[in-house]
Amino acid sequence: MTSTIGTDRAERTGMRSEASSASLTITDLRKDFGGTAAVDGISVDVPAGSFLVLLGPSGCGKTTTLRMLAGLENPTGGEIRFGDRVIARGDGTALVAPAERGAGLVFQSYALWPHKTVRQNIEWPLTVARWPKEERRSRGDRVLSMLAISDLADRYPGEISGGQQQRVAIARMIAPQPEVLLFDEPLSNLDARLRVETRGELMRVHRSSGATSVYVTHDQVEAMTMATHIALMKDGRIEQFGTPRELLESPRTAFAATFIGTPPANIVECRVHEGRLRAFGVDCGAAPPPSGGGTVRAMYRAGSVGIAADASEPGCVEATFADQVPMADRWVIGVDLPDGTRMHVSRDTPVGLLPGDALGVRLPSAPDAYFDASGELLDAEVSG
Ligand SMILES: Nc1ncnc2c1ncn2[C@@H]1O[C@H](COP(=O)(O)OP(=O)(O)OP(=O)(O)O)[C@@H](O)[C@H]1O
Repeated sequence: MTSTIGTDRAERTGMRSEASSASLTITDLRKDFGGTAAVDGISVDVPAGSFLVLLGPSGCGKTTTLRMLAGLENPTGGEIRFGDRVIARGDGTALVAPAERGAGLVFQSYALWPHKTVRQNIEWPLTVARWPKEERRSRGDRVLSMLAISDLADRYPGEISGGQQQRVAIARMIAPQPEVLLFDEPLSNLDARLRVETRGELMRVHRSSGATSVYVTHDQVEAMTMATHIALMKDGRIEQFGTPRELLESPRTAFAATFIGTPPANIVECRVHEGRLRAFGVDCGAAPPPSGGGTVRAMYRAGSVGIAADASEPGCVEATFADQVPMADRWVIGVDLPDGTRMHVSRDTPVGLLPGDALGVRLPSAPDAYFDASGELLDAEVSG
């Protein structure tokens, strides 16, 4: 009886049983606000069950993209598909209402009903969808237990902590068994420890629900730890799309290289002179072809760069010590180059210097990668 009702409802609303989910295909999606493109033609295709992170700096179009998936904004161009269902088209030939999409959304503000208990909040979307009382109750029990908040069921939102409120918001989102879970910076109001804990919980929810998740954040650590796929965005476009590992190991642009990684890679602007790269009076290796002139951006990973106590050592760039941070069993040393660029150097031991002290930065005989003046990867072989 229950499963028949569930199946009927699933067919009507696009909701599903706990085990199924939909792939997500976004094709040339656009959103203009008053002639300005907030989202400027993005395309992404991920299989069912993926955890897609939309990552990028403030204003790059992440939230607008998520709002189009949720149905809170209509696209001005392109298409969105959940599985083989067209959810929205920019030309207006298809537009599925938000409640019919089979998508659940969690914002950074939890927006719980203050006058309803935790259980009533969680069961609310099921009441709206006219689930029978008994089914609502058993689904409520199930998600309360999934999020480990069963003992809070009879409390009001004002009687529980911020982290617990966030779990209630997540429980409420997954209660109607959406095929697609949409998260807009859901952890940004939590303190550092709770963020890590709730991150783990979110991953468990994602896996056990089997849904496809889309998660917006500007925090690359969050993206690297949670994503199966990352769409790194900048100025309304996708700068690079791939697995966390691909973005980390093979950045396609200088922006990607400096946005991803702990610490991220360093970029040094080099002049091309007689087939060689030079920066701050130091030779930085052979210039990649075509090496007629102009500038090349050389990428150095933090572990590729060394530090010399004597700033005047031949081949060293004179720099200024800024700070040092322990990271796992290494130290990340921050140094400022003569043009003010902050560089990160990773090494086994800390340095005995004070901020503002002089030191030398020893670059390897060749960079780890090159980018052209506009930041695009030069696929030339790196040589010293
Ligand atoms: N309703 C709106 N009307 C006009 N412009 C808007 C509207 N919503 C967003 N924008 C603009 O679109 C661009 C993208 O905004 P969006 O909120 O999608 O960025 P974001 O990457 O999510 O940023 P953040 O991380 O700060 O939330 C911004 O320049 C923003 O000012």
